Amino acid sequence: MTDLPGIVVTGAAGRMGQMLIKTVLESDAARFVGALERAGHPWIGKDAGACVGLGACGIMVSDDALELFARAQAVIDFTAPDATVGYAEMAAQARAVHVIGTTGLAQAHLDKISAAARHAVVVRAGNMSLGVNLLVQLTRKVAAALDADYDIEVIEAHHNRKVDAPSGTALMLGEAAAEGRGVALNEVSDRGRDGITGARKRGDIGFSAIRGGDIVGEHDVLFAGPGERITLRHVASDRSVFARGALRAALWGQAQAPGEYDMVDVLGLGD
Ligand SMILES: NC(=O)C1=CN([C@@H]2O[C@H](COP(=O)(O)OP(=O)(O)OC[C@H]3O[C@@H](n4cnc5c(N)ncnc54)[C@H](OP(=O)(O)O)[C@@H]3O)[C@@H](O)[C@H]2O)C=CC1
Ligand SMILES: O=C(O)C1=N[C@H](C(=O)O)C[C@H](O)C1
Repeated sequence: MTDLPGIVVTGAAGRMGQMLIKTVLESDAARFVGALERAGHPWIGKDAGACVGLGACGIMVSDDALELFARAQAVIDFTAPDATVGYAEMAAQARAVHVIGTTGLAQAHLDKISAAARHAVVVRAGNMSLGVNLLVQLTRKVAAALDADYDIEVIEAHHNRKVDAPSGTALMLGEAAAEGRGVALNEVSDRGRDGITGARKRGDIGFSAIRGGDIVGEHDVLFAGPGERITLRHVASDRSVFARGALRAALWGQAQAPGEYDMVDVLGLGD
């Protein structure tokens, strides 16, 4: 079965890295060929399967990204913005599909990822689950059907280790709502209310972030209108939904031309 696509997982010891290693090891559609961690990490040189609580798999955790990427058909990367930009360049050099789940990317990071995508396939989404990508489509439709009498608020909740806000998913949902309304999100986005804020501005799209405990990821899009409220909600109760989506993207990407794609492309959810 050596012709199955070989997958490297970055950020191997992270919450998502561990889930991804398990998902790839348990898949019969892909081969697990490498696990990457930072130089000096205690897992370097140890068996990746054993590290994530499965049996030994014969693949040792490595800190040599170039060597691993050269042997991969896809790199699945849920790490941090600066790391992801570096991996994008290396994955493009190796012509490996780069699946990016990392959130908190600034425009400068996105520009570098777009440059890499001229040479290789990049699939990037702030949320790789089927449910959230369906919710994005629904949000666009509901926002298009309602006028600005309906105030739009995106509310997200995550575990206490999350470092970025609003979440990547909240931004996807906000973008979809703005698209549905035919406005630019950066012109109507209202984040971080505190103090005497004044009344809510008609047409704004508000964001609120809750951080606590071990919440995997919860997102509500609230449409609050005169005399009624509509809430679209997604609750992730297990990180495997993100890992399964990412693996699906890595396999789908094998047949695509170089360029930037998202999970709507992978899942065929576009209109
Ligand atoms: N798109 C999606 O569906 C999802 C996206 N995410 C996103 O994935 C990312 C990771 O989340 P999570 O697994 O919870 O985070 P963790 O903090 O648990 O893991 C992050 C991993 O990345 C590594 N890392 C961080 N910075 C660097 C760097 N500069 N160079 C090399 N390695 C680095 C960390 O290594 P070290 O410990 O040594 O710092 C760690 O192994 C976040 O951006 C999160 O928002 C999460 C879930 C779903
Ligand atoms: O950091 C997380 O955990 C998650 N991050 C993604 C995001 O920023 O939306 C996806 C998911 O909600 C979990």
